[in-house]
Amino acid sequence: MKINDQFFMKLAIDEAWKYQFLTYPNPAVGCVVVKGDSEILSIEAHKEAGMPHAEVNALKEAYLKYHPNDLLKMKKTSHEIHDYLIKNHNGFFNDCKIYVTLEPCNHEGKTPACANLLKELKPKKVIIAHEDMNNIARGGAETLKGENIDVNIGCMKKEAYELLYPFLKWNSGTFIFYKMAQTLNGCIDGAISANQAKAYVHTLRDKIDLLLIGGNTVRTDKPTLDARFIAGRAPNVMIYSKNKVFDSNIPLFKIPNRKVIVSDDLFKLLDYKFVMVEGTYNLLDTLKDRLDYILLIVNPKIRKGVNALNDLDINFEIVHENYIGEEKLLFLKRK
Ligand SMILES: NC(=O)C1=CN([C@@H]2O[C@H](COP(=O)(O)OP(=O)(O)OC[C@H]3O[C@@H](n4cnc5c(N)ncnc54)[C@H](OP(=O)(O)O)[C@@H]3O)[C@@H](O)[C@H]2O)C=CC1
Ligand SMILES: Nc1c(N[C@@H]2O[C@H](COP(=O)(O)O)[C@@H](O)[C@H]2O)[nH]c(=O)[nH]c1=O
Repeated sequence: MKINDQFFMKLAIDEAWKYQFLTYPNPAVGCVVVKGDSEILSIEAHKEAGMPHAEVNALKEAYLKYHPNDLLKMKKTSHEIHDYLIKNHNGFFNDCKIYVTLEPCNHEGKTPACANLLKELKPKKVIIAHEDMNNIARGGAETLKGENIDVNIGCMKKEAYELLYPFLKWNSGTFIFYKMAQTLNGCIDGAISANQAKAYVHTLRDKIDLLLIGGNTVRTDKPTLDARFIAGRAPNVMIYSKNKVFDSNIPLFKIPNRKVIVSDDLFKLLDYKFVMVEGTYNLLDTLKDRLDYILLIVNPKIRKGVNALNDLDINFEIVHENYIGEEKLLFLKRK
């Protein structure tokens, strides 16, 4: 493997994917700081909307590597970290290369502009995978070039586009992803995921605008569909069904402050920006032309159980793969 720009950018992209969907409504972004030619000082990501951007987290961790101190360590907000680094950097970043998956933001939003911080710290080079297409935030590269900082755009652009894709859809309409858990041999019935994967699914439930589930699943599984593993917010639910009546004792109907709609109109999904479907092969057959991504959570066990019985024939591209605990996460897109 060559230690080149692509190598460092891949680290930034992989780090960002760990927080994919969790940054909603913000994009998932990763950043790596390299001192000299190849000393990796930090690999960081944006973790949640309102929290520091990837660049800020990465610059903070990079600085701490050489200057460990509790004062900076304890600073959690972007404003505090910006102020500290601008006052104390003393040229530390001048021989550093900054790899960032998205063009540094150029505007003051919930957090101050990353381009401004980088402008002050004057790194040797900023390598950007994908330009920012958001009219409010774009222009960071020009700001840096204006300060004679070397800027390169387009390293691993296709991979960075896949990372950015949910954000682009949130901004232009609806992003729909399909979550399905299975065993290694494809069983989808009963308990499948371990607690860590369940907690991850609950973290996703906490973020989305709407959870779609099939009518048969509601009758069979009698699910709760909340975010109890992380003490999070239970999402609003749409049950896709031709029936109007469900047993009101099913736990999902008992959750306070949640809306449940029962509908056979899939156009309703377009009223929401961020939709997760929890389903398997029946519902997949119905929705296959409307999905942006599929998130497959594979538990490493083989057992007897229910498998795909439908007449489905779909080819996928693996956009990203990752682990949650022992389980494999596959982010898939239809070819
Ligand atoms: N491992 C996992 O991650 C998951 C496992 N499961 C399991 O998988 C099994 C199969 O689930 P899944 O494949 O998601 O789908 P479902 O078995 O829930 O079936 C899809 C449902 O969609 C509704 N539907 C179908 N066509 C229409 C239509 N034209 N108009 C309105 N409603 C329609 C029907 O509801 P109705 O009959 O009410 O009209 C139907 O029952 C479940 O029994 C569950 O146990 C489910 C989710 C996740
Ligand atoms: N069994 C299973 C899943 N099943 C999904 O979760 C629903 C149950 O949710 P709740 O009642 O809130 O626990 C169930 O109806 C189905 O949609 N999902 C997973 O990630 N992993 C699993 O092992």
